[in-house]
Amino acid sequence: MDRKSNHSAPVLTDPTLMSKSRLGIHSSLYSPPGVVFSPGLFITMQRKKSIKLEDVRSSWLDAMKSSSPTHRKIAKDSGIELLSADADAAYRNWTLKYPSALSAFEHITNCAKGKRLALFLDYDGTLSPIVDNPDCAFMSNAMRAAVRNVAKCFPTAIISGRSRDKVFEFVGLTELYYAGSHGMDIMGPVQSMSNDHPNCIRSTDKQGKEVNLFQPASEFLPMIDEVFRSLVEITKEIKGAEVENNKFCVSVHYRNVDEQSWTIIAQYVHDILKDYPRLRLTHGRKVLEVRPVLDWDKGKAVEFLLESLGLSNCDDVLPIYVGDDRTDEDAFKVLREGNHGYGILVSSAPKESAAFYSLRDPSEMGLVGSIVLCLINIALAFSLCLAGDPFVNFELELSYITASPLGSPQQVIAVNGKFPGPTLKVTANYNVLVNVKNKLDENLLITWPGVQMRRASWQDGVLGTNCPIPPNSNWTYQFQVIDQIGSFFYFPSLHFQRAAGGFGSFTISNWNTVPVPFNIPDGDIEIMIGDWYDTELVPDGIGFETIKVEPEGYRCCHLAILQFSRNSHRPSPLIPRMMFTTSHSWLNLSASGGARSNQQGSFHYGSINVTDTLVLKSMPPAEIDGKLRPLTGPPRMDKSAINATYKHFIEIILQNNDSVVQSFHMDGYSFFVVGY
Ligand SMILES: O=P(O)(O)OC[C@H]1O[C@H](O[C@H]2O[C@H](CO)[C@@H](O)[C@H](O)[C@H]2O)[C@H](O)[C@@H](O)[C@@H]1O
Repeated sequence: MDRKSNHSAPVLTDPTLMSKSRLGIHSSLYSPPGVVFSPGLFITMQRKKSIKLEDVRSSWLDAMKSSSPTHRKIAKDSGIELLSADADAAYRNWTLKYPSALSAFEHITNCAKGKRLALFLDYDGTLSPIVDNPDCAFMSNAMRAAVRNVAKCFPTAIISGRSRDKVFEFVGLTELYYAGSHGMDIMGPVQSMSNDHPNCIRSTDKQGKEVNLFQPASEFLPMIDEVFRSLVEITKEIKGAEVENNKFCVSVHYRNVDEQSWTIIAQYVHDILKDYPRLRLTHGRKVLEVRPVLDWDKGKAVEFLLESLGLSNCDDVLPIYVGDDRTDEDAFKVLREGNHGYGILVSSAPKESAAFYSLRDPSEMGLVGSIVLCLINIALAFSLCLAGDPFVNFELELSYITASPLGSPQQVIAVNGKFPGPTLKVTANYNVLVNVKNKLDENLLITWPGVQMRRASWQDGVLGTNCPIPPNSNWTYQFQVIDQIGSFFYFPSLHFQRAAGGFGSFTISNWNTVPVPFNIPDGDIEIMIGDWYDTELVPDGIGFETIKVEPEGYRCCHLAILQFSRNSHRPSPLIPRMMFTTSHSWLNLSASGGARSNQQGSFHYGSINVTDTLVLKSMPPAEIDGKLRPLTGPPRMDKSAINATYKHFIEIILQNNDSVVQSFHMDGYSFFVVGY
């Protein structure tokens, strides 16, 4: 491969020196830096000023430094990036311009209605967290499952700077399309259009399926190999430097190089590139990327794939691109300028972007991170688009704050910094996604009493069906509130957390189109009534509010003490008390499995025919096989399933024979209390 040594600044090469005959590819693909393309792909030169070598080097160094923001602290041991308070405020401000794709999800879902989605994903920093060793950038199983699920719903492609083979090795999903080397190596579906495309050949994938292979830079292979070897050689003495061969481009990593040596790296890469005017340099996350001077990038790859999939120029197609890097901006631009689809920028720090939405770095939220959640949303949104039931997304963060429910300050559990927590308002049949972040110092589960967890009873947020959410982790509950109009609430089900807060209202309204048998109320006022515990009496002189419960009406305030009108006494000392007695019985109706507005059905209490009486006894735990196990009677072999007949009434007696307070939980579906 010929090398030119008469150019001091390879990034400013005159494209007229290059010709199709020398590289064997269509001249419209050449795009030397400093050169802009008209919409018709004709090259127009910007020859405004001559740029000095020093300027080029120093701009490289600036770019290298800016790819490693200094305002973030890295918790070395955990690998988690912590945002300082200022940076956090700046980030929140930035999300006004680039809203979180999770909070804007309803909007995205509405735009997706009636459209066909096409999803494009970057790999490093998007599907896998950024790690020191590029060979260890593995994606989590949760991420893989999420990607597999979206790929089942609609065409999904990964477009990466890595070699296509390497990305496939990491991802291992045959359901996807892969584009490596920043889109210069695309394995896509066989389409008549692609057959006609220059640099496109028919091939077979690893499963023997016929595919189209598009490699517009194939002529550069020997040159890239040569440069790769030179770069390996020249950087071998620099501790931490790593050169990665990405087939049609080369990455020079300086993440593990002492910052003092970054200038040397820049100098070495510069020295090599000056002999290769047909190669250019772009910047990634602590990586210098050497690639052919072609007008081909991730944006072009998106357009190519849409075309190959028969999805280009269609009003009913909504492409979504998720990426974190500067090279992903080309794809964001294509979507923005084409005025269709959305770019979602993954970033923990504010930066200018052509994306519409943002998502926080996957490394911040651990294994099941924001990207996984976003992909789950997208997959569900697709079923939603088919089924017509909207999605609604909530973020709940539970943490401790100091509040004075009874006048004196004490630690309470807040939800999103508020006590009581925010009201979750949804409409019947909505698919509800609630991402719960546990910022407490103990395990957490959130339960939704009274809400039927249709086909999702294990999401009920109680021990036994749900694993607890460990501190500093999150879990996303997903359930559909089918035909359940009413006022509900959520609370933490573990230990005595519910006595310290962490609760809020959950209201399910009817669809506007579905009539309710009463006048439309002027508004909703949520009143949560419960016991509260304080070690002291309510001291004299503290300002507590009283709600008079009288037929004529009530008044409401944020936090209040309830006092019945015929009771003139001051509120008594409040002690912890569960809504539970040691023997508690009720009649239980299994209502229709289908959706009905009056799920209890109608019945006459006196004529209820109780078919079964069950006594559930809790006993002190007994030692079985060396372990303490909770019991519901003397240790014996028994079956744990309760048999009940559809639409029958059963009586359940709950008995607590333990020395500690217990609560019983009837999980799930169509159980209705009809008396107690
Ligand atoms: O387009 P992408 O899929 O985002 O690939 C861009 C580059 O990603 C990789 O480097 C980045 O991730 C590494 C592993 O986390 C990290 O160590 C490095 O600092 C990042 O720049 C990949 O190794 C490069 O070849 C890609 O060009």
